[in-house]
Amino acid sequence: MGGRVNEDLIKERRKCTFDIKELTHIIDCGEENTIKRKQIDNYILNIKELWDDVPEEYLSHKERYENAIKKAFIVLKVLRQLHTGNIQITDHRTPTNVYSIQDGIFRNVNPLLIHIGLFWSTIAAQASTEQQAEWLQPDSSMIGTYVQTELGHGSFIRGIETTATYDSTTDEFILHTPRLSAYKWWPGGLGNTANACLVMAQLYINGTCHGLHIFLAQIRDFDTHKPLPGIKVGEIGPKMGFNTADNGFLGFDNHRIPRTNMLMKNVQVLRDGTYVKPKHDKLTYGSMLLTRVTLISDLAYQLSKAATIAVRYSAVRRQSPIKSNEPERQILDFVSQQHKLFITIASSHVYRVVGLWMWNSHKRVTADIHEGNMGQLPELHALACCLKAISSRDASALVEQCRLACGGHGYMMASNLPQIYAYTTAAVTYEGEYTVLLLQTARYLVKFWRLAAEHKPLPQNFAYFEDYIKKNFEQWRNSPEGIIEGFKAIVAGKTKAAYDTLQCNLRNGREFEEAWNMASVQLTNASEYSTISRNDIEALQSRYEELLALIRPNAVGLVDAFDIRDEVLCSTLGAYDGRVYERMMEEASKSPLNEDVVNESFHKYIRPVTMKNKL
Ligand SMILES: CCC/C=C/C(=O)SCCNC(=O)CCNC(=O)[C@H](O)C(C)(C)COP(=O)([O-])OP(=O)([O-])OC[C@H]1O[C@@H](n2cnc3c(N)ncnc32)[C@H](O)[C@@H]1OP(=O)([O-])[O-]
Ligand SMILES: Cc1cc2nc3c(=O)[nH]c(=O)nc-3n(C[C@H](O)[C@H](O)[C@H](O)COP(=O)(O)OP(=O)(O)OC[C@H]3O[C@@H](n4cnc5c(N)ncnc54)[C@H](O)[C@@H]3O)c2cc1C
Repeated sequence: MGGRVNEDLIKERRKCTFDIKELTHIIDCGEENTIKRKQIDNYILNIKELWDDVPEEYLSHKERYENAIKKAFIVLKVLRQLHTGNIQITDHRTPTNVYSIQDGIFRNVNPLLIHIGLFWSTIAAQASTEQQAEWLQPDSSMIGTYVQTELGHGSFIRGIETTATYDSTTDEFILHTPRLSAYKWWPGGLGNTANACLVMAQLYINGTCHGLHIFLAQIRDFDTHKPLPGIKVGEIGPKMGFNTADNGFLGFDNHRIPRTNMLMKNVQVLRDGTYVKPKHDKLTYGSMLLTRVTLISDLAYQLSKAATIAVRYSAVRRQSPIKSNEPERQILDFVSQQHKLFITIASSHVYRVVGLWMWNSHKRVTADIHEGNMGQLPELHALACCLKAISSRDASALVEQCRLACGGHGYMMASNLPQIYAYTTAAVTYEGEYTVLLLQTARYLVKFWRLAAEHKPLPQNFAYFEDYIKKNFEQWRNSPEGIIEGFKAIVAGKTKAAYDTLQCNLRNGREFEEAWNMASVQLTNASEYSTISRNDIEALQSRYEELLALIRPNAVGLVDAFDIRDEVLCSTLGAYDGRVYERMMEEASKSPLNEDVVNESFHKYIRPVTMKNKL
C-alpha cells in the first residue's frame, strides 16, 4: 500500500536520540549479519507463491493446511539452496531467528517446523556416525517429526507406554501401542505430512525394561504416502493456534523396524541383545534441552514483534485529552500505556541476550559431553528449565498486555496480536510445562541448599546461599548490583522456606515424594526475602517513572531498531508507515461477507421472519 507516512510517526522518528541502525546491528550481533538477514528476506520476498492474497483466517481448516504445506516445501527448497548456494547462513543467533521471515510467510506455523527443527537435529545429536551417514542425506525422502507425547502422558515422560521390544531372532524392534492412553498425540507434522518419525518408547530386551529410547520409524510409504501396515495415523483437529502444523496421533500395531534404527550414539543394543548403557541416563532427553534453549530467543523475537505493533499504534492513536482544554493526545503519552509497552521492549532485549548466552553455553556443554565430561549438564538443565518456563510465561503475558494496549483494534486478527499470543502461550505448555519445569529447577536449588544447611562445601555459584545463612547480605542498594543482590536473597530465602517445609513434612512421617508435592507451591512461588524497605521501594518506583519519561521520546526508535519488516509483522496496526485506519479498511474489504451487497442468507432466513406478517 502506497501513501505518506503518518505525521505523528514522522515526528517520533525525528525525536529519537540514538542511532537506530547501530542498535539493529547490536541486535543482529553485527552489521554483516544484518546485511545477510536482509539479503535472505529480499530473496524470499521475491518468491510470489509464498505470499497470500487472501488472509488465511478466511480459509477452512483443510485449505489452511494445504496452503501452508505448499509454501513449506517452497521454503524447504529455498533453505537447501541458501545452504549450498551463494548466500551463506551462520548460526549467529539461534536458527529460529535467522529465518524470521518465515513468520510472515506462515503467520501461523510452518508445518515442517519439527522436521527442520527437531527431527534432523535429534538425528545429528543422538545417532551414531554410521546412522548419520545413512540418514542425513541432502536428497533424503524422509519427512520426519519428533514423537514423544502420548494421550495419557506428556509431562511425566517416564510414564510413556509405547514399547520397543527387541526380537533377536529377526534382529528387529517391535513397536507397539498397548492401549488407548499410549497413542502418540500432539507431534507437529505427524497428522498428514510426515512419512517418518523419531519415536520415544520403553525399550524391552528379554523381558527387562531399560527405559526410554529413541527409534527411527517409517510410518508412510515414501512413494504413495499411504500409512504402512500396522500404523494408525491422523490429525488431532483444530487448536487455539498452530493450526497449520497438522499435529497428529499415531498408534503402532506390532510394527517392526531394524535394530539399527535405534539412535545409537550414546547407547547401544548389540546383535545378541546386549545393552550398552549411556554415560548419563538423561542424554536421551537432549532434544528437549536444546529446544528449551532455542525457545528463549524465539520468544524474545515474538516480544519484539508485539512491542513494535503496539508502540507504533500507540504513537498513531489519539484518544482523550490529558487536560480538558487540549487536543486529544497520542495514547503513548499516557504513563500507564508506557508502563505496559516499555517493559515489553525491555523484556525482549533481556531474553534476547539471555537466549544468546544460553545458546553459547549449550554449545560449550555439548562439546564437553562429546569429550565424555557430563559435569555441566545438571546446571544447564536447571537453567534451561527455569528460563524456558519464565520466558514463555512472560512472553505470553506481555504479548497479551500489548494486545490489550491496542484496545478493540488489538482484538482484530488483522492486528496479528491474537496470532502472536496463540503462538507464545503454546510455548508455556509444550517442550516442558511451566510448573513442571520450575520444579526441576527447584529440585536443583534444594539440593544445594541441603549442602549449605549441612555446612558442606558449595560451588562458587551458590556461595550466596552461605551468605544468606550467615546473614552476610548487604544493605539494599538502589542500583543494578543492589537489585542482583536482592534477587539472590530472594532465591536463597525462597529455597530455604521450601526446604524447611520439605523437612517438616519429612519429620511428620511423609515419604520424600509426598513431602515434595506438599511443598510444591512454595517451590514455585516467589516471596520477598531481601533487605528492601518501604523507602527503597518508593525510590525504585520514582526512578522507574523517571526512566519511562526518558524512554518516551525514543520509544518508536527502539521498536524501529528491531527492524521487523511489514511483511513479517502482518499487522494493520504496526506497519512502518503508521497508516492504521487505511489498512484496517483495506483488510475489512477482503472479508467474504462484503462480497455481496445483500447476503443470500437474508432471503433464506431473515426476510421470512422479519417480513412474515407483511408478505
Ligand atoms: C514447536 C513445538 C514443539 C514442541 C515439542 C514438544 O513439546 S516435544 C515433547 C516435550 N516434552 C517435554 O518437555 C516433557 C517434560 N518432561 C520432562 O522433560 C521429564 O519428564 C522431567 C525432566 C520433568 C522429569 O524427568 P524424569 O522423571 O526422568 O527425571 P526426574 O525428575 O526423576 O529427575 C532425575 C534426574 O534427571 C535430571 N534430568 C531430568 N531431565 C534432564 C535433562 N534433560 N538433562 C539433564 N538432566 C536431566 C534431573 O535434574 C534429576 O537429577 P538429580 O536431581 O537426580 O541429580
Ligand atoms: C502446540 C503444541 C505442540 C506440541 N508439539 C509436540 C511435538 O511436536 N511432539 C511431542 O511429542 N509433543 C508435543 N506437544 C506436547 C507437549 O510437549 C505436552 O503437551 C507438554 O509436555 C505438557 O504435557 P501434558 O499435555 O501431558 O500436560 P500435563 O502434564 O497433563 O499437565 C496438566 C497440569 O498438570 C500439572 N502437572 C503435571 N505434572 C505435575 C507435577 N509433577 N507436579 C506439579 N504439577 C504437575 C501441570 O503443571 C499442568 O497444570 C505439543 C503441545 C502443544 C500444545
